[in-house]
Amino acid sequence: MHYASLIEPLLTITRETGALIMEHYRTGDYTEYGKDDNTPVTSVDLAASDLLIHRLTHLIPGTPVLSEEAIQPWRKRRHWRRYWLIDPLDGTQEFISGSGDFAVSIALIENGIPVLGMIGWPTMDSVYFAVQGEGAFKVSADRDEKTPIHVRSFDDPKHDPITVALSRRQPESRVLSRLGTNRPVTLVYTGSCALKAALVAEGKADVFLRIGPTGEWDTGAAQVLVQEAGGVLLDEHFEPLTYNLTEHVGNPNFIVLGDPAVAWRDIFPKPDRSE
Ligand SMILES: Nc1ncnc2c1ncn2[C@@H]1O[C@H](COP(=O)(O)O)[C@@H](OP(=O)(O)O)[C@H]1O
Ligand SMILES: [Mg+2]
Repeated sequence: MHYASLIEPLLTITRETGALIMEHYRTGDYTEYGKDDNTPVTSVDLAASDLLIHRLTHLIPGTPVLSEEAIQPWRKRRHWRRYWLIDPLDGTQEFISGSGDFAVSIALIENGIPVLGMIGWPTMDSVYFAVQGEGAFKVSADRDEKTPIHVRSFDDPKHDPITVALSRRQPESRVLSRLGTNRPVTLVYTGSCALKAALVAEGKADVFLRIGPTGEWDTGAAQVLVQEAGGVLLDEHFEPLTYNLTEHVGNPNFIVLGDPAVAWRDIFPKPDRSE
């Protein structure tokens, strides 16, 4: 399949979903519910999910969609070779709180590997995307220009300060206590896992360590984007994440790394397996 030909229609779909989300964000016209995992979901997550499933199903007929808000049973999913993996609204708590840090995240997975990723940031009117082997790009509000993005290259990989992206919703000590260096760090707080990964991809942050529960939809698009921008997204033991390999759709703790010249394994030493 020629993935690059999907980019233009996907940009339209991502913006359309972003516009739907923004309409409710501005008016506050939505309903909030609690999920089994004690995180919130809103009527907007569900509407965005329905819209994306409809559009993506038409984009590649016969290719199923796995949405955070519509998880299909394992007996069906286990046979999937190619599928869309989506988080219609990544950062629901940020949407509710009004911070503006929420994203539309769309990945195409082929044989367990994310091969295309698109992340829309509706409040910024910008979209990030990447196709495996074809680089990572950002389209800003002016819409026409696709600007290549790259992780930040350190002037001095051994000593330069490190910019760490952190969730607004987690105690910073959870990540900072893992630091195995006395180097100066700058902290950037952003909601949504996809957006924190995008910040690493465009060089506004150097690393993002996520400790705590997330789902495969939080990393699918981010993984291709970061990889194509020169970085990596791995589990906290520096091993690849898997997609649709088991019934469980949760991720292990993971880390997004920028400049490969930096000794990240010393800076964030692997935790004991028993931890
Ligand atoms: N208790 C929990 N269980 C599962 N996923 C959780 C979770 N708490 C946070 N997450 C994941 O972390 C994302 C938010 O990231 P951040 O904290 O960096 O803003 C959530 O995205 P959603 O808003 O799409 O559910 C969700 O996927
Ligand atoms: Mg979501």
